[in-house]
Amino acid sequence: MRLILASASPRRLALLGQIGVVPAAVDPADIDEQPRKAELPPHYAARVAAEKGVLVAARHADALVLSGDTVVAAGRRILPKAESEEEARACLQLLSGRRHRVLSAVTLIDADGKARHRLSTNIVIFKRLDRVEIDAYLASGEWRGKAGGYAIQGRAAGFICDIQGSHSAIVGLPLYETRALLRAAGYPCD
Ligand SMILES: Cc1cn([C@H]2C[C@H](O)[C@@H](COP(=O)(O)OP(=O)(O)OP(=O)(O)O)O2)c(=O)[nH]c1=O
Repeated sequence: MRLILASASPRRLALLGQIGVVPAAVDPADIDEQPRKAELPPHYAARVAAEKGVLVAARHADALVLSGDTVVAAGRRILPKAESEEEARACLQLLSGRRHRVLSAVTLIDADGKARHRLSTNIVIFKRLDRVEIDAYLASGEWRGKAGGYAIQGRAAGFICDIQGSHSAIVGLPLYETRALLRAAGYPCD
């Protein structure tokens, strides 16, 4: 059974490899990731993961297509994927000294077009960050393209006092849920 990873994220490919799953091909979905008006974070993450999957599944008959979306949420607010230092600074100031949620959605579409979905909800708690810490983190560049302006797999781990949930989900692909979906679709994981 051919597995297609519908993602441009090298982290998702590496995470899949961590559980011994190597897709036959990687085919990213380029979709509009703009949240809808008043859309709640869990709905947004699930919708975007599903839309990526549907778009890519249309290009691959007879394959399994796996897609995901990771969203950082402060209350009802969806934080952007930081593309500028100002955006990343605003995210870090908002997350400083607080707990927030990381929602990681995964969709698997099988060869018959049947879609299966899972959503992993995680809590991350940041220490209070001072200006020196934020400036140093911004200088590292690790925030670029990351939801919420940080990456737990890098230096930001030194700011995170606690997580409740799944580390792989926070990095970008909930591996427990992903493996369960693959098995449910008959993909060999062992
Ligand atoms: C919170 C957090 C996010 N991220 C990343 C994972 C995702 O790449 C990114 C969220 O953006 P996504 O839209 O989920 O993924 P992507 O644009 O990188 O790839 P694609 O849409 O093609 O699948 O933030 C980390 O790497 N570490 C973290 O701790």
